[in-house]
Amino acid sequence: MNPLTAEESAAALAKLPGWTLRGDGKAIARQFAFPDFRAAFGFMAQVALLAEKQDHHPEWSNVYNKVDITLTTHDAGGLTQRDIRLAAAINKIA
Ligand SMILES: C[C@H](O)[C@H](O)[C@H]1CNC2=NC(N)=NC(=O)C2=N1
Repeated sequence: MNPLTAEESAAALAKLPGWTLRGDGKAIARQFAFPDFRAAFGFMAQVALLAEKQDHHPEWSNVYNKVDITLTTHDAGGLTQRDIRLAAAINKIA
């Protein structure tokens, strides 16, 4: 899958509340905050299932109630429609 152009990335981002484009334009990121660790980890479990379903996997980290997610397509070396699709699905369950 080809990386998105800068214009395509901007258009996609406009429909993805909370996500920002990384400086190099090759990834998008968002931080999610929850009441506690249990809620954060429950969210991560749901995202893990989504990732397996879409065969597209996040770069992420967790500190107590916060989950930081970065999406990029390693195979393409940049941002693709696969990242946009996963981000939209993540927003739905957050
Ligand atoms: C073989 C497998 O389908 C690929 O390696 C998939 C798996 N998950 C992936 N996830 C992400 N974020 N980028 C990829 O390029 C990618 N490739």
